[in-house]
Amino acid sequence: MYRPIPVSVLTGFLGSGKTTLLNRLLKDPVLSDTAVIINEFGEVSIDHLLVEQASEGIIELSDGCLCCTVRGELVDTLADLIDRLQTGRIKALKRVIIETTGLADPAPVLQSIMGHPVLLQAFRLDGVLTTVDAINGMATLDNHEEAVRQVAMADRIILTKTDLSEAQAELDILKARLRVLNPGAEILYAGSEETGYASLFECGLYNPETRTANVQRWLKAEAYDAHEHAHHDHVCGPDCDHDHHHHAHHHHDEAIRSFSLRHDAPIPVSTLEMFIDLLRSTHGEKLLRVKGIVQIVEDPERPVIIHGVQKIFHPPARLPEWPQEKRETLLVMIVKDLPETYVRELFDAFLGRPVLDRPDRAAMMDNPLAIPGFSPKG
Ligand SMILES: Nc1nc2c(ncn2[C@@H]2O[C@H](COP(=O)(O)OP(=O)(O)OP(=O)(O)O)[C@@H](O)[C@H]2O)c(=O)[nH]1
Repeated sequence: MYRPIPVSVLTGFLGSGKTTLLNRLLKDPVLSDTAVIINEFGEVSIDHLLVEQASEGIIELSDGCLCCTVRGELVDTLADLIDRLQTGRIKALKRVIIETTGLADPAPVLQSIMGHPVLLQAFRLDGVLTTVDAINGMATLDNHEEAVRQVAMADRIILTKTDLSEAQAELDILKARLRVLNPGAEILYAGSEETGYASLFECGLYNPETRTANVQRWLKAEAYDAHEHAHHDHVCGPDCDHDHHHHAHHHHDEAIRSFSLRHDAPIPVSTLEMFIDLLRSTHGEKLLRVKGIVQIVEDPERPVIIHGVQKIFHPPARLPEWPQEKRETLLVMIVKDLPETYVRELFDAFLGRPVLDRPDRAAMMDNPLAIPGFSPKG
């Protein structure tokens, strides 16, 4: 059976160690038959692995990987890769890694795959890997919104240059800050033996070996729950005297919120669609990452998987059965400039769960003051 090729997106701020990590990873034979797409201006710096420069910007690495540098559209490059595979011009690929530029917003890269019907047949999104520099990470997050977004969208955060950082306390503060920005992403150390294939790849929903979905690992909902209680605590703690200027410089972080939504009864498909469509159409840009598993009324035995980045949502997929005993709808969201209460109240309203002092869905839909049959627009 044909299986979509997993795609990992490697992002991280300028100089944060993406290429160094990639170089190390590509030495692992497990990663042979990988195509690396460098979405980059300037030179490709994985030079010591290069053996041959093939045509049209595709470079063959010594260990059988392919590498190409994208200067145009990523979608075209991926489509070209499919074409080369199908026409036998390149051998079968096991994996694609896209390394973004340090200043890139990962959202459009994810959307190139999720929102493209043809690419979706050939590729599946595995995960977003974000490198964070242990020495400069704090200042980078203070000063660059792109870096904050890269962390907020990650499935795995890889701390680099920890070998240069002597102060464990500083590292702990950085980790705490990353945890607040993204409670679900595992934090790993670039230099560690454990930060290899097994910890960085296959972080998507499906386990290709067992052909099962690991929803728990993918959603990490309990991390969001624990985090909700601690959300407003300043990550440095009350006695912190570090010289990174405290609250004033965490303003990029302040805009980011992460939380989970739960519901223990099946939801009609139309309600789910309306909720997602409304969020998407009114606040799409603010949805950095939305993942979820939903029990629907029409087919409660087969949960629906939701995965969205901003306005683009992956076409909803059905799992053949519930991966866990508890059949519960669970959505996790990382949003920017969107109040959590707004999303919660909207969800409650769509589900018909009345909230104190708020209009429930019935009140929104059947306004007692409305004149039947009368529409203000005529
Ligand atoms: N000591 C140490 N140096 C590192 C580590 N990771 C990266 N570096 C160094 O940091 C510099 C930048 O690393 P790169 O891997 O080029 O970073 P990058 O994110 O690919 O950089 P851009 O492509 O410019 O965004 C290089 O000089 C690396 O040798 C690390 O874990 N430890």
